[in-house]
Amino acid sequence: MSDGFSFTLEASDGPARLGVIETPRGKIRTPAFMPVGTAGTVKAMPPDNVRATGADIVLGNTYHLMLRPGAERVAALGGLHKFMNWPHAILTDSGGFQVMSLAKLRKLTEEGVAFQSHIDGAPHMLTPERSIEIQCLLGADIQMQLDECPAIPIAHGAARESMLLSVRWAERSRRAFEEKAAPGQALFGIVQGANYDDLRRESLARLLELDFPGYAVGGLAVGEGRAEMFRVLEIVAPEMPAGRPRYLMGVGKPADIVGAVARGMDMFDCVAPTRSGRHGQAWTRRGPINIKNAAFADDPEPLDPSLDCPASRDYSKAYLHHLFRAGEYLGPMLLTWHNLAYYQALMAGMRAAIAAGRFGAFVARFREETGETIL
Ligand SMILES: CNc1nc2cc(C(=O)NN)ccc2[nH]1
Repeated sequence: MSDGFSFTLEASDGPARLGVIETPRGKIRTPAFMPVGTAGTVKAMPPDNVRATGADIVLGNTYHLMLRPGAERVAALGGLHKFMNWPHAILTDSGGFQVMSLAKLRKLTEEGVAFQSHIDGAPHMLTPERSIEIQCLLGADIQMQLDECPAIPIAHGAARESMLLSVRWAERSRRAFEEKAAPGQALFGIVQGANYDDLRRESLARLLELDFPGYAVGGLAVGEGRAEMFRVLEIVAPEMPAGRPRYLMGVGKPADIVGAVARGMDMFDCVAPTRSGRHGQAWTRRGPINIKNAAFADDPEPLDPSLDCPASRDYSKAYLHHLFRAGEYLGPMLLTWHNLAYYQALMAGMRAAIAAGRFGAFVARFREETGETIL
């Protein structure tokens, strides 16, 4: 137990792992799915409902929160947990990925990334040190180093330069974290290297020398496709320390997560359940459906009565279809709620299967029910 943050590997079933992360703000059961709470809210969800779906931890985006309402303002108001009324664990990303995908006029140098806010054009500079300062002002229990997540395809030489920059930023992030962090907070390193096996191995080896309490695999789910993502995981995961949590950033759809758990990953975050829910997509045991489809106009059945979630159990598909056709706010709210409950039930099912040594049977049933082949 290192001052309030610890990880315990409880069981394995092949590469799949069952574990618990202890933080000062509670336990995180792994494999874990982290709902994305971008601007200090899991969109359309009151935090008590997020908790009731089974979430132990949510993700906050540093890029969004630093621009609005501002990290210093959140700190002055008691920190992000108090601000968003979420007393459980929070992981914040470094902001790097979103600066590159959302900000205007970005200039990347050894120092960091200079950019203009996509909201009001104001100039900002994100360095490893400033990112840690922001994450500490927010009060995040798990923080991420600033890194560069290169777009693919990328040549080997450029990918190595990018990966080495991220390693240098890992060192700077770690030093800043040691100065600023509170007891019990943890900083994770991020493995980069695009889809080059040698660069992925070199990135991990260099990060292991810095000895982080957890390691993320970044730079995936950026268009490489599921098979290539799994191939990179098969290279990297077996070389990651068994006694530290492994976080696959930005992943994913249910089949991505099941396949990544089967390859040794522990933590996940993705906007899929919340964003797709707002647009009418509901994830079910038999795969996704779009509730706006006319086929559901007269369907009296709920989305999934076996889920202990009002949105999944207490409303007919016909009613949900009507809400979306009528543009009613309740539609996106209920589908978001259901999707998060489905995702948490998927995670709970995998945890139970690994505990019982039945993960292979879980995967086989998931394939059968959803028709997903590549896992
Ligand atoms: C949706 N795909 C996706 N890939 C991601 C990669 C990163 C990353 O490498 N951060 N350092 C972060 C978020 C991501 N989301």
